[in-house]
Amino acid sequence: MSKYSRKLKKLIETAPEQETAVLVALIHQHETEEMVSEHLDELAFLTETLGAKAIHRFTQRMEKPDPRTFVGSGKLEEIKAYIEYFDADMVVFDEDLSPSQMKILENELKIKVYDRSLLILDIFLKRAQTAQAKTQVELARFQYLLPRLTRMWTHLERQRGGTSTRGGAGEKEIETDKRDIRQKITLLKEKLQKIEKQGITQRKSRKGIVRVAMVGYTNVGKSTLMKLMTKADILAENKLFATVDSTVRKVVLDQVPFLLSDTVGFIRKLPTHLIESFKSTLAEIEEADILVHVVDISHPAFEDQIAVVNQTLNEMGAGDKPTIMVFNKTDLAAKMPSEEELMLMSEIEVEDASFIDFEKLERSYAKKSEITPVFISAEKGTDIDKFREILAAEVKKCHLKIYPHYLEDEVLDFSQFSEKN
Ligand SMILES: Nc1nc2c(ncn2[C@@H]2O[C@H](COP(=O)(O)OP(=O)(O)OP(=O)(O)O)[C@@H](O)[C@H]2O)c(=O)[nH]1
Ligand SMILES: [Mg+2]
Repeated sequence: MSKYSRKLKKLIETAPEQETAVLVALIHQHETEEMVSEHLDELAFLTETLGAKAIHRFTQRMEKPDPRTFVGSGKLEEIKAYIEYFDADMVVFDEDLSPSQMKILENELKIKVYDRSLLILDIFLKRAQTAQAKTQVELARFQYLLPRLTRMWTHLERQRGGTSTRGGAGEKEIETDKRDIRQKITLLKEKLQKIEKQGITQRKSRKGIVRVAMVGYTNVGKSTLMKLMTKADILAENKLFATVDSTVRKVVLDQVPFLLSDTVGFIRKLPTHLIESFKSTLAEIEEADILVHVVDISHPAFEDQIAVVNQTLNEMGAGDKPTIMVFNKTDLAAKMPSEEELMLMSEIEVEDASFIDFEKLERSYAKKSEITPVFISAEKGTDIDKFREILAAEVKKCHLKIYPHYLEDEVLDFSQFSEKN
């Protein structure tokens, strides 16, 4: 065997195998199996974003989670047997677990136990780029982990930090780690305060220019649209939470300049700690004059996603800003065929396709807001001009409020505004 192939063999042998995960959800009284199955699709996607593969799903119809073990004892035995047989690496619960549930489940199942919040926090940790986002996530994660610190997590955290715990962590190590974490939380809070101060100054320097924020559920195409509008090099990926940091760029439409910001996507049950520590990132939304609410129209649950976004915006106090509804990914959605087209289709074809009535949707959203909704494909560039037109008109309206004499003054010096965050 040559030196090269020996090296290659070693590489293959030591390559880490993809971790496997088992997903668990309850079906509550008001929920249908389909609804929970959709939630589990999302949980599988989140698990995948973290780098693990979901290999099985367990559901149980139950009103309230068991206070000790989340699922019932019979179900727990079933999960345990599956994990042992298939040698799964982690188990992910679609709801949040109490500190004691987490401890009990970890003792019973003997693998990494994730709940929804911890999963999202770990994804954010992996994706954060800027010092601010990193500090925010780290703070939120430590705050969440502190009361939940178990043997397993102490062990994993120490691995992450490069200190090993030989033969597993004991109660003493857990106590030491808790003290360390408390100290880290204090330091992170101080660090964040400093960064936020700079942010406030930076945002103040942008006074006098219209600000537009892109909002929406995660993975709907906000960054793709941002890229299209600014030709900037922005990461857009088929992963949940590709964007965790907000990016701000200057755009000029119809000679009117404005700032456009791409923001972190929303999701059902976003951990409260995360919202709390992302406040300054979310300030881009709070301080915006106009919101662009991007929707993935090809997603089967797009209406639920709109509701989650609206609810989050309301909670932030940004629910009544002028909003342009942008229905994206029209290339993937099946448009309602005309009567003639319908006649030519077979019954099976009609039943199989889940058509979306764009016109009905347009009418219903036109009723809710004065701004006409738009249907685009950011990926294919379809109908982007329509979006540009509507956005330019809205920006102009706001711009005239700031500079009533703008048309007479003509050229303004906008070079002072920073283009990059
Ligand atoms: N087919 C199709 N795919 C699209 C369209 N717009 C975006 N995508 C894809 O959807 C995925 C998500 O796009 P992003 O732009 O990263 O979405 P995002 O809203 O910024 O997502 P987060 O930052 O994770 O919240 C990527 O794989 C894009 O290529 C579209 O109009 N049509
Ligand atoms: Mg993005």
